[in-house]
Amino acid sequence: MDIVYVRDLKIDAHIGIYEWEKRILQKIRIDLEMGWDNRIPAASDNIKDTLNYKTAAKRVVQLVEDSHYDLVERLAEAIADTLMREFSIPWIQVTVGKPGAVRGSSEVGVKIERGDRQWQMST
Ligand SMILES: Nc1nc2c(c(=O)[nH]1)N=C([C@H](O)[C@@H](O)CO)CN2
Repeated sequence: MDIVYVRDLKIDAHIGIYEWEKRILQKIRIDLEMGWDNRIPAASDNIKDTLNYKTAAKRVVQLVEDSHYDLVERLAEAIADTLMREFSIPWIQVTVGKPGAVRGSSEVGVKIERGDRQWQMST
C-alpha cells in the first residue's frame, strides 16, 4: 500500500488529565501515515486524485484546536476517525506525542493504527 504522510506537525492543544493542564495550552506533536493509491495521481498529475496532505494537516489542526480531551489516546482516536471518514482513507497510523511531559524523556505518547492494512489498491 502506498502512503501519504505528515510528520512532526506541532499544534498547541488543551490536553491532559490534571486541572492545571486544562487551563493551559501545551505543544503536541503529530505524525500521520495514511494509506492511499498514489499511482492514480502519479498518472494524472492532478491534485484532485491525491490525498492532499495540506488539507489533511489543516483538518487535524482545526480538530485539535477545537477539542479538549484528557487523554492522548482519545485525541489520537478522534484524529483517525475524522480523517478516515472525511478523506476516505482505508488505513491510518496516528502518533500523538507530548514533548516534555515526562522529565528525562524527550516525548511520550501513543501510536494507533486503524482501518485495513491489507487494503488492496485498484489494479
Ligand atoms: N497513556 C497515557 N498516560 C498519561 C496521559 C495520557 O494521556 N495517556 N496523560 C498524562 C498527563 O496528562 C501528563 O501528560 C501530564 O504530564 C499522564 N499519563
